[in-house]
Amino acid sequence: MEQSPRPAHCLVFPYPMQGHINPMHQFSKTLVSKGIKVTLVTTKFLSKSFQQLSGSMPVETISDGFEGGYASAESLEAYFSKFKKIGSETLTKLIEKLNATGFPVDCIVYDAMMTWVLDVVKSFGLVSAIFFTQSCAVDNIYYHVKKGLINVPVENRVSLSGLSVLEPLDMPSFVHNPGLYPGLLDIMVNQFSDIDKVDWVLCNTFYKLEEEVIEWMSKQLRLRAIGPTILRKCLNNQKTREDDTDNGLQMFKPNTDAYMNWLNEQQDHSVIYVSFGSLAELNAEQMQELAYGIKQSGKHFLWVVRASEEGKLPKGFVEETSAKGIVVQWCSQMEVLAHKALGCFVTHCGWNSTLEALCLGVPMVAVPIWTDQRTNAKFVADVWRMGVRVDTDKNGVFKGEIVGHCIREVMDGEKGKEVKTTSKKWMDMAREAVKEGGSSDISINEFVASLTQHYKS
Ligand SMILES: O=c1ccn([C@@H]2O[C@H](COP(=O)(O)OP(=O)(O)O[C@H]3O[C@H](CO)[C@@H](O)[C@H](O)[C@H]3O)[C@@H](O)[C@H]2O)c(=O)[nH]1
Repeated sequence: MEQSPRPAHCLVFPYPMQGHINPMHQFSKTLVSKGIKVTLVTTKFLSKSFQQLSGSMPVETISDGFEGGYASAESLEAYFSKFKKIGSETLTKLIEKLNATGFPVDCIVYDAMMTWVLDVVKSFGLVSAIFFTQSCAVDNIYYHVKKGLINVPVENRVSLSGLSVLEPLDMPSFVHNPGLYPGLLDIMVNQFSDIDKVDWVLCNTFYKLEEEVIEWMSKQLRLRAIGPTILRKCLNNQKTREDDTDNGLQMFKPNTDAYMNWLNEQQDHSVIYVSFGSLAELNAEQMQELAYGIKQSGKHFLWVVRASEEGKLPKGFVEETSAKGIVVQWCSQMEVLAHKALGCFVTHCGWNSTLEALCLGVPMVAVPIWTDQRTNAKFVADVWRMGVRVDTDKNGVFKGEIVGHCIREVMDGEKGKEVKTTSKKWMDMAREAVKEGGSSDISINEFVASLTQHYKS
């Protein structure tokens, strides 16, 4: 058969949220480096909040049916239901447009939270690849719920295939304490609807990190561990500043000069970096506890408090602590984690933050708030031994004093020594997985080869 001169064309469609866009954007860059044409898809509303749209690949928009995005929907259920309807229609139109303009689409890599995309993929006869932005362990737990193998709410210790024993507080919050967010539990569990009809199941993890659970899940599904999908340049110890344009789909603007100048003045491994990702909202009391813990640790700190959260900072905190640290609204996290001044990362354990710290060998103080963060924190502290975990209750409430204690433990204590050694070990293994010939690289190559075969046939 004669070979067509065009490369295979993949649409990559993350759920419109920073923590989902980042890993799928980085994965897209890897696909491009392997000869695939990628078009990123996002919602019209979200595209307006990106700091820049031009980057290494084209971005197209579809509609979720809401002028004001998620915030203008009356409920989560209403958002998802309209997104499904309008999203299906506008995604269909986008594919028709691309097909007519000489860039026919061959495959859609779509976020597992939007299972409805599969119907659109099937209607065009394209290759489908579902992308999980959370750990394989967490996916495994939702899979068990979907198959009726565990009942929600989980109130006792459980032992699941492919996983070690987990306490209820180690489970994703929706599984242990679904009360507040029953809609979210449905969404997470429904990631596995029609999973048997999907061509590829891609998971942002790597083989050695989650060996047993990946083995087990691979027996149920055509699952491939293709991660960690993070800014590659950082893995090669190269500076990331020039890569900022490539990391361009950022919803918030970092004031890079201010904190980089400050970091440059600090001693090696002396600074704690505190960030709870793009979504977590602490109440004023918890913000106060966290501020207390940071202050009480006595360490120099760089703390990210998003603009929407700033009002909850204790009065006078920034001024009182200005000799010790700085508070910024957003930063280029990979660049910060890669800085030699970094000593540890006080994190909510969002999966991207966890993987980013892991890839840069930065020990963690895990303060999980909700969703998958508890399971991640359990693994960070007890399985991978890359950090210590701050106790949080059923509702994610923690004590500042414990945060301070855990920071000192990682920065100064005996435990810190062990954690630093194991963090370095995991860093090396993550880099092995993504380099040429590594386990994730092989999986990605397999996926890429299947696309090329598809469009040729
Ligand atoms: O100042 C900052 C703070 C964060 N980030 C980036 O923002 C992303 C945050 O992602 P993550 O750590 O996963 O946290 P969330 O934004 O909270 O992500 C949501 O989505 C993740 C993937 O599904 C889940 O694991 C989390 O629990 C969920 O809250 C990371 O890539 C960070 O590098 C920055 O670039 N600058």
